[in-house]
Amino acid sequence: MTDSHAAQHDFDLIVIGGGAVGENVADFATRRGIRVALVEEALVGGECSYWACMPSKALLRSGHALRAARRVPGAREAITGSLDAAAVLERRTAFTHGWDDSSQVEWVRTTGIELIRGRARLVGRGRVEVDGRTWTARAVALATGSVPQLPDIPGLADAAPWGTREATAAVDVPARLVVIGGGVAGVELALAHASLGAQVTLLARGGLLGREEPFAGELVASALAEEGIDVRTGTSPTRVDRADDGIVSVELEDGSVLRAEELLVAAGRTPALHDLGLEAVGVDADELVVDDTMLVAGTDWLSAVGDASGRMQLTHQGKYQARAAGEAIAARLQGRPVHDDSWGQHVATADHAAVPRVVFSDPEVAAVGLTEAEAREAGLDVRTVEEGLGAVAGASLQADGYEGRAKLVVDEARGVLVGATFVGQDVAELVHAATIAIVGEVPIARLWHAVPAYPTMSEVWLRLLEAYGRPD
Ligand SMILES: Cc1cc2nc3c(=O)[nH]c(=O)nc-3n(C[C@H](O)[C@H](O)[C@H](O)COP(=O)(O)OP(=O)(O)OC[C@H]3O[C@@H](n4cnc5c(N)ncnc54)[C@H](O)[C@@H]3O)c2cc1C
Ligand SMILES: NC(=O)c1ccc[n+]([C@@H]2O[C@H](COP(=O)([O-])OP(=O)(O)OC[C@H]3O[C@@H](n4cnc5c(N)ncnc54)[C@H](O)[C@@H]3O)[C@@H](O)[C@H]2O)c1
Repeated sequence: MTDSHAAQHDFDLIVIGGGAVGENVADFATRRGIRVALVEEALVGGECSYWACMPSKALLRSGHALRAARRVPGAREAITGSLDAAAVLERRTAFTHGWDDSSQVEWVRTTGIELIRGRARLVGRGRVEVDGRTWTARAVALATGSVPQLPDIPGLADAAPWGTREATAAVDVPARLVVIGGGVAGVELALAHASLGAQVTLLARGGLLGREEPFAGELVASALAEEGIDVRTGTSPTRVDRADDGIVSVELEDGSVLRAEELLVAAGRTPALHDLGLEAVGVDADELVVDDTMLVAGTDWLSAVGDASGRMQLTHQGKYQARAAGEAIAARLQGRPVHDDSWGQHVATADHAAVPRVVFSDPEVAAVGLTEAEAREAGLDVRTVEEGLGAVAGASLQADGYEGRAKLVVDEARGVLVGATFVGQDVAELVHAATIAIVGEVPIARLWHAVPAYPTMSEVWLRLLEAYGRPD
């Protein structure tokens, strides 16, 4: 990146997209003393703050608390009513600050990052046009997020379906809701709306949560069914219509028809890379790939981070990439060495080995690294161990009749953990221990010395290690 000098440009770095990931690229680059502009066309804070992570978790939390109380005698008897949907929606709205980004804008201002409002487009190397004005920079980072996919189902596009934005920002709970998609968003939002009183049907063309260990989707499916959700796996809609009275009809492969006030599509997302002018800089939006410093292949000035990078679509992982990319961009611009060795300062190595994922359903699913199937597909010689969580003292105290399961995937050649999955109430906090074990490549023999406190749910680690056996 030696083409030009800082003074000839408006900025050193322009970050396109002011979601959680763009904010972090800008922040970490600014901390190194380079001049950064952040371009945002909508709300600073992006999808996660206003239409995804935060509102969906706020919608789910009250139902989790109520069910947890019902599972504990003494607390159960103190429950005098049902969930107050209006209060839950109000709490959700508080978490989105009423879809007002002034506090995030204030944060940008205090960091010294220049905020440019408007839609950005690349018009050449280091040239970014926003609403008719062209800004220049020595480097550009794309943090434009992702856009929802609409399955090609006859009638669907004309039936005004909800996307995840409408489901997380809902002002009323529909009486009946059909959800298309058995992935993370479909499962979480089906449960959220069912807890709030909707009669929900969840349609999944495979099983639920197909990217996780099979027992995760199975345990979640039976819990959702117990919660009154009509879970239909192995099915896809064949036609959708919305009648004049507003009711949506969803025809299934077997000819049956579901009717509902709303239909939510949660069928995956793709990187938001189109209409960005990538062709002007010789990059094919459909073929964009990044290296581990998040630099776009074939360029030395353009990075892509977060959902836009085409890697995983998770806020925490995008922010991790952003910390590395922000620092790497600054190092390049300042002529300092870029540490792009595995696990180095400027790379997102964990993307390949240790991505933590939590599905905030009830039971929760918390996993990191490879599933057994992924590990075998990668050619690893793995051994797995599985244990029920209900027999662990900490879990049995957490809830009467606690049901849950945990699994470790061990790479036998290296004697280290490569994957872990926990399913059960309140397991989300268990996964970070596994993340540390994977990233630190902690030998199984050493894990025997990591003593979980009694009586916590972490004692499941002990059960799993005992099942695996103590290496000689
Ligand atoms: C329902 C739902 C729930 C989720 N829950 C979780 C969760 O609990 N935990 C988790 O880790 N992840 C969750 N995710 C995923 C998470 O929301 C995304 O991974 C995260 O938002 C990606 O951040 P980002 O900054 O890359 O993109 P975004 O948050 O989408 O931000 C991109 C920003 O770029 C702006 N932009 C785009 N193009 C332009 C342009 N040309 N010019 C100017 N601005 C532009 C957009 O307006 C947007 O503000 C969830 C997703 C969904 C759909
Ligand atoms: N707790 C979290 O971290 C969280 C929560 C929600 C979303 N997210 C992220 O947001 C992204 C998007 O979530 P998502 O659930 O939409 O994506 P996903 O890829 O997890 O699931 C999409 C689901 O839709 C199904 N599908 C696709 N086309 C279909 C069709 N025609 N008919 C029926 N089913 C169809 C797929 O089989 C899959 O099960 C995910 O990558 C996820 O990482 C994360």
